[in-house]
Parts: sequence; structure tokens; C-alpha cells
Amino acid sequence: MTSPSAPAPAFPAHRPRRLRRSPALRAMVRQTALTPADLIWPVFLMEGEDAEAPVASMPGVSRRTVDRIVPAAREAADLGIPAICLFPYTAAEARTEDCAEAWSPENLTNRAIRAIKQAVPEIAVMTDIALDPYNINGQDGYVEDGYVVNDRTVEALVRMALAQAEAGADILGPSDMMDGRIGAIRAALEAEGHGHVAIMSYAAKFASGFYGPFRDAVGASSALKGDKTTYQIDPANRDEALRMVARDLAEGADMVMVKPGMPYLDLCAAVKDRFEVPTFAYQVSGEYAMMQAAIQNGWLQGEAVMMESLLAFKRAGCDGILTYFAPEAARALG
Ligand SMILES: NCC(=O)CCC(=O)O
Repeated sequence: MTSPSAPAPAFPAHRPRRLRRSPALRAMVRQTALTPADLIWPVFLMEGEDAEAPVASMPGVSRRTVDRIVPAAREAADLGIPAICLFPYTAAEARTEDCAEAWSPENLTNRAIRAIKQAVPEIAVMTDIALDPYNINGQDGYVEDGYVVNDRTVEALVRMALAQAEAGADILGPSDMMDGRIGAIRAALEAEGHGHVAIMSYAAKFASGFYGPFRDAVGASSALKGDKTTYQIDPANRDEALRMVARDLAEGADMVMVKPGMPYLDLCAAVKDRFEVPTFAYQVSGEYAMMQAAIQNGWLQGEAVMMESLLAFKRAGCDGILTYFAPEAARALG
């Protein structure tokens, strides 16, 4: 942050309210703008045909079958949203100890990637890389003796990444927080002819209480044993988050993410200021649910808080926001 270079003259020469007097004057001096191009829409996939199922803890959000995700992607592209991010609700029988469904070319995510890229090629498709949707215990990696092991998990993540790249994903989103996974995925992509596939690293991902509704949406709430504090960052730690960003960039990430969003705007600003790379924030399920609950009670005015919350990410320096509000916000922006 820089301090103002010219000292303001004393009142009444300086009346800051002069520039707030009319919509035209306010528009002239407005520093930050939100556009649909700033939004990435996270969506939930489920098995079946021609069906949608609402997620109870996320009003306005539903899981969709692959055939229903295609028109959703079409709508997003038409609204000017540049990217859609896929999360699968994996049936209990597809969750196994070896997590093999994670790299099946026929898993929900990979089928959805192909369907979207065929029907709506102009939208960028982003994926999630972590084992939790496929793991019997809901953890992002393999558990041995009660501990999520790193290196064996990274090998599985690489297989998952290659399957997604093969299916046509534009952006891979490793969200698992294992050490060394960005370098391993980047090397494998290069070796297998997918050097053009981008990586958005969940670099500053905190062990947060705000992910609860997401775990409902992907069916992981009852599966999860224990917590994720041995791999996600302690919410108290700022320096560590910045080190993770530096590390992931050095290993080959093209873009980085801060997650959750609103409680971590200090990190958004610090990452952008320090690294000057494409920086994104994830306004996660708990942030969305919190606002929707208050909006539904009539305690907050919906559009105002949605837009204000998203604009705050731009003001903090983010280049874009993953948000469940994406289509609603894009419609409001016209
Ligand atoms: N790997 C993706 C997430 O964990 C999303 C969290 C949320 O929306 O709460």
C-alpha cells in the first residue's frame, strides 16, 4: 500500500463529499470495476440423466447431470463468464481405498469436460485435483496409520491430472495441498504432450470451517474422518501462505488462488502485491451460505451484498473470483 503523494488541503478547500455528489462524479472516480469476465463458476456434477438436485445448505445451487451441465455452460458463456469449474458428487460405491475412479477417463468430471468442450468450446473448463471425492475416508490423499501420506498421493494426483488433460481440461486446479504436486503435475503434462494446459494452484488454502456446505454438495460430509489440518494451512499463518505461493509458482503454477476468500482478503492483497501474477480467490460455500441465509431471512439485501462482496476481491487485487454467485452476478452486471 502506498500513502497519498500530495497532502490534501485543509477543510474547506478539501471537501471529499464534492466527488460523491452525483452518480456521474462517483463513476468518474470509481477505482475498481467488476465484470462477468472476473467470474469463475463452480458447479456440481452428479450421475443420471436430465436431472438436477438442490443442495440444501447452498440455496440456489444444485447438482446437475452431465447432460444438464452443458446448457449451464452455454448460459455461462453467453453471460460472459470465461470459465466453469467442475466438482463431482461421487456415488458411495465409486469411493474406494485406491481412489481409482479419480483417473478413470469415464468418471463424471472427465465425461463433463468432453461434453462441455464439444458443445461450448469457448468456455474454459477448470477441474479439481484432490482425492477426496473418490476416497472412502473423505481425505484429499491416501491415509496410512492415520496420516495423509504425501508422495504416494502425489503419484495419484499426477494420474488424475493427466486424465483430465486428456479429456480436454483447460485449467487444472490442484486443491489437495500435498508438497511437490505442482512440479510433478507440470513435468507429467510436459512429458505427455499437454504443455499448453494451465495450472491454477490452490496455493494459499487454509484449513477452514467455511467448507461445510461444499462437503454436503459433493457428498463428503459423512465420509470425512478427522480434519485436514496436517496439510491445509493454519488460518493464523500469513508468512506460510506466501511461501506456498512462491513455491507453487516456482514449480510451474500459472495462476494462484487464495481460499477461502472474504476472511482472507489480506492474503489476496499481499499475494498480488508481492508476486504480480494472476491471483484468484475462492468465495467458498460457507461464505455463500452465510450470505444466502441472511438474504433469505430478509436481514441483508441480496444483490447489494453479493456485488459488494465480489467487488471487494477486485479492490484487494484479485484478477478473478470463483463464486457460486457467478451467473446471478453476471446477470446483474448485464
Ligand atoms: N476443492 C474445492 C473446495 O474445497 C471448495 C470449498 C467450498 O466451496 O467450500
